[in-house]
Amino acid sequence: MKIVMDANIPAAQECFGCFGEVVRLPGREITATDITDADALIVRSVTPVTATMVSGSRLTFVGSCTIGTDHVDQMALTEHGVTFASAPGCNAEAVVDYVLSSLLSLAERDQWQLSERRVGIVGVGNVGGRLQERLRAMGVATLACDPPRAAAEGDKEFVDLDTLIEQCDVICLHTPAVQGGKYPTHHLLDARRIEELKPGCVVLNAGRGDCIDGLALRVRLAGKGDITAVLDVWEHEPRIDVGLRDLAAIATPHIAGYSLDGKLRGSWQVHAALARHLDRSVLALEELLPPPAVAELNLQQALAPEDALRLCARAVYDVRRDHDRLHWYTRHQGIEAGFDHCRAHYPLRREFSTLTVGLYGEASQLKGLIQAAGFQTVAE
Ligand SMILES: NC(=O)C1=CN([C@@H]2O[C@H](COP(=O)(O)OP(=O)(O)OC[C@H]3O[C@@H](n4cnc5c(N)ncnc54)[C@H](O)[C@@H]3O)[C@@H](O)[C@H]2O)C=CC1
Ligand SMILES: O=C(O)C(=O)[C@H](O)COP(=O)(O)O
Repeated sequence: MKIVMDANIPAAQECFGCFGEVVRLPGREITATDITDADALIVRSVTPVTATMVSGSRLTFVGSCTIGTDHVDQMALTEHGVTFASAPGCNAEAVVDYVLSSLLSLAERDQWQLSERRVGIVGVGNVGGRLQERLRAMGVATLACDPPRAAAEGDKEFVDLDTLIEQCDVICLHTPAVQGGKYPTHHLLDARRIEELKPGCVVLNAGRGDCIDGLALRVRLAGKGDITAVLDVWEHEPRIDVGLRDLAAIATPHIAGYSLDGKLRGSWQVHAALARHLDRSVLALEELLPPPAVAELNLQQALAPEDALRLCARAVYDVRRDHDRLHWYTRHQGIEAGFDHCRAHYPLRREFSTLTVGLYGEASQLKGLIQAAGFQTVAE
């Protein structure tokens, strides 16, 4: 069989070479012509899979090694009898690491404590749900907004978006791109809501770019300048708004989920789905994951709890490097090429859970907090 794939999918040969011939192409450039004689198409979020593409092909399987599926016309796939699989939750832990790394960095820069802030989470699925779990375990107050879940499960655990905006100091968006329907997410934070954000508020978007009205956000940041933005996703990627890039305290090129662990899990989940589709055996995920370069960190002295957290977080992942890379590459290579360069040549990054923190002496009292943030611990 012939399998056409996005060249940015790791472990392509290990996960898909066992099924047939693998042809790797730049994701943004895959067209209908490239797949006319393909049996399977494996993409990431940058390849729109449309009815036109599918109708002229002999595809029987389409996979997306991502959580988001807004780039795939699933109705068209069903109509043409094509099996579809995505990778739900594959990089959810990486996105939570991104959020914690960002908030801990801003707290240090602006001299506040995460434990004293209330964090509002919009979209409480795989990503938002795990973020809420980790924050709660760390003792951070949270509020959750998820109207589809509230409708299905009752609204006891949820508030509406306007209440969340009124009551939270940090607002994290983890919503999918949904156009129309009962719960659309296009410009969920529109000009009115952006105007209503409390002074001092941090707004973080690691869902999809068009969940925020970027122009209205730029106006608030450039005008009153009394809020802080962390943006991983953007309207019109890779042609992002340079003004917004410069005003965001942390600006990154849609890499919140780019841990090696998350990407390999994505490849593996789609490998497993294709294996089932072809009635073949499934590889063990453990065979794909290498041991981490930094596996251990020992703490002995008494440290302020959030200083200890920052130390552990930065031993694994420091979001400020991604911010610097985006600025450097978009300045030197142009916006679109620079944005995509950072993504295609992303440094190897592991998840918090790959670090074992040894806690000795006075540091042993930090065990609960360090564990809650997602690290492994050993203590005296
Ligand atoms: N920046 C990045 O690198 C990444 C971004 N993502 C994005 O994050 C999104 C969320 O990921 P998961 O949590 O895994 O998806 P999920 O499908 O598990 O959860 C999404 C949640 O959003 C809720 N939701 C839908 N419409 C809503 C609305 N109008 N208001 C509030 N909540 C709403 C749903 O009910 C659901 O609980 C993905 O769809 C993807 O677009 C995912 C992974 C990496
Ligand atoms: O999983 C998702 O959904 C994401 O947003 C991806 O992590 C983004 O990665 P690409 O598919 O854009 O490489």
